[in-house]
Amino acid sequence: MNQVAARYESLRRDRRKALIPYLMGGDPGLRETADLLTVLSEAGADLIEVGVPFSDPVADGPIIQAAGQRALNNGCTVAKLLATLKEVLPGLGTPVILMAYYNTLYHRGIERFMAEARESGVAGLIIPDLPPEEAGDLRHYASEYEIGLNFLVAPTSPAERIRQAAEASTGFLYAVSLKGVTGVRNQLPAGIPDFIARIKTQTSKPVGVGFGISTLEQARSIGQLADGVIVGSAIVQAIAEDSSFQKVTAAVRNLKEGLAG
Ligand SMILES: O=P(O)(O)OC[C@@H](O)[C@@H](O)c1c[nH]c2ccccc12
Repeated sequence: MNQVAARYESLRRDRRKALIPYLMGGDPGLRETADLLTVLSEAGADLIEVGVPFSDPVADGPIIQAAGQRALNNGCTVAKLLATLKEVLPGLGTPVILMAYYNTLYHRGIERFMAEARESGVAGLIIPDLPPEEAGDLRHYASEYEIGLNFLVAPTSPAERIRQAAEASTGFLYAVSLKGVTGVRNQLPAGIPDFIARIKTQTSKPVGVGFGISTLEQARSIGQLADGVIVGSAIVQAIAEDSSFQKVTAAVRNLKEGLAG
């Protein structure tokens, strides 16, 4: 069983839900990324999602786009990010999932990317622009190098697509809460309970929900329905606003409280 599935399994036994903060790799710099992984882990993250900065991030809203731009401007590359992860992940104790657009993998070579990700201690991947039916090669190498894959489903996904994505996911299924880009939103979409119930009829694998979650109350409502909560923009914003990382620590603790028993 891969590290992501194992973490969900141990949370399930304790009747707890996964808190999964997202940070942009290399934002504002790689030194900070290394420190932040420890900060997030110690603040209570159950899993951490790390974004690979990319020039054309189609699913990212303004906050995460700006973070990616800062990372690229400060010289972050795939190779440098993987090297930083390789230094930190072995001692971290919190599994890390990389979020990369397909182009990043394609450009580097799928097999090479998988081999390097494994070398760096990465537990799983999220490739938001790769549908499961086009992921044959990727699934082959992910299995060879023991990297977990987590596919996305959206409220518009038909049952058959949900089933396919769940079947291909070896960690958890990422339920995108809404149609649109990442970003903080005041209210959760009204259709979420139905959407998650629909997913649960298709799979027994863990389901994590992301997009538009930033408050304790929002995390609590999602925690009552699904197995994990992914928080991106609110975390990236807290990092950008306070270089001593106290804001981001407080944000993680607060969300964690929303998920407490
Ligand atoms: O920022 P939000 O709305 O809290 O959503 C999580 C999200 O940021 C993170 O999972 C993510 C960042 N970039 C993505 C691209 C596609 C899918 C997911 C992501």
